[in-house]
Amino acid sequence: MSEPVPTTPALELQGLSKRYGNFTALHAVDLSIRPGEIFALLGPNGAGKTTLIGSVCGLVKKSAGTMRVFGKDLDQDPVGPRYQVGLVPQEINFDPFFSVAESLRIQQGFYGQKRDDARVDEVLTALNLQSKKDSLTRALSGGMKRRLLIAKALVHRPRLVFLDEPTAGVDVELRRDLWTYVRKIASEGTTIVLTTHYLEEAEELADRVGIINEGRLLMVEDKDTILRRFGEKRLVVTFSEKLPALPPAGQRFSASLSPDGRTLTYVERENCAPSGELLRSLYADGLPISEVETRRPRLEDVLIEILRGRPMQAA
Ligand SMILES: Nc1ncnc2c1ncn2[C@@H]1O[C@H](COP(=O)(O)OP(=O)(O)OP(=O)(O)O)[C@@H](O)[C@H]1O
Repeated sequence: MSEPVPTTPALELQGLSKRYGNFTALHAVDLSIRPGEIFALLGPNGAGKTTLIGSVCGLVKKSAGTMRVFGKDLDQDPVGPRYQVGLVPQEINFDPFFSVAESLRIQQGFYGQKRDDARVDEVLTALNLQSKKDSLTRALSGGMKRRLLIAKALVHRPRLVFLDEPTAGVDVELRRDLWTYVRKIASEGTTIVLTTHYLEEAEELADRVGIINEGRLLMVEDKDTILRRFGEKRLVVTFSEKLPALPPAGQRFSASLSPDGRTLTYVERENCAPSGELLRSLYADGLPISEVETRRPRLEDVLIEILRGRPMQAA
């Protein structure tokens, strides 16, 4: 069989650094984003996410390093490759005196494209804004403005899209619409880089996750791998009567009993016995079980652990 042909990364950063005066916001970041993937860049406030995105989009002047978009070095051609990029910024940035459709057509022109009303309609429909097509942008509600920001970032059919907290402060419906649309365009080959403080959003969408803190990229990993290796699955068993002590099965599995004797908790880490085995033993011992709850690993817990400095377990 022939070797797979190496694909050009959608985005490749090498040693990307940014200093604001004496403060270093990005410390020599190396990152490669695969074409067609949904990549979530996660980290606390001030970690450097917007600075990284701004550097690629030409809004922030990097201090050092190289950036390539689909193989093209942005130092050699700062304009051409950026036509392939779309950005949904955190802040609303459109002219309030244009209508929704006009502001999308202006965006097409800005990216050197011919007027394409069919594309404008397609994006407006996908983001549920069709009924506001002729409204002035200043007459939109906050959530609609956010929908328009997303439409603006996508109307020129970018191959690489940055979504910088796209659903901050928006309702559940838009969040769901956006997730559906993001999945659709990713399945058609668009590369997505997402930052979000809603870790549920990253959990839902991302193929891979990068964790950044204080300007340093701490980890890049497949989402499923990170959840499996880092996350904890928990079994919580509630008893209808108080237990005087941790039952023998609980002891064998190193579970813990709450001080009131009514709740047993088992943390199932990788390579530990499955929680189902413990549950079977508890039933077999005839314990008065009234409720059983399992909690799957969450990205939120993983992020907290990594930011606290817990090393990742070996595969
Ligand atoms: N123009 C600027 N001048 C000075 N410092 C800046 C400037 N822009 C950003 N910073 C600093 O750089 C650091 C990274 O900021 P950045 O906005 O990239 O973080 P972020 O990860 O996007 O945070 P958030 O999740 O809050 O949006 C912060 O400490 C911020 O105060």
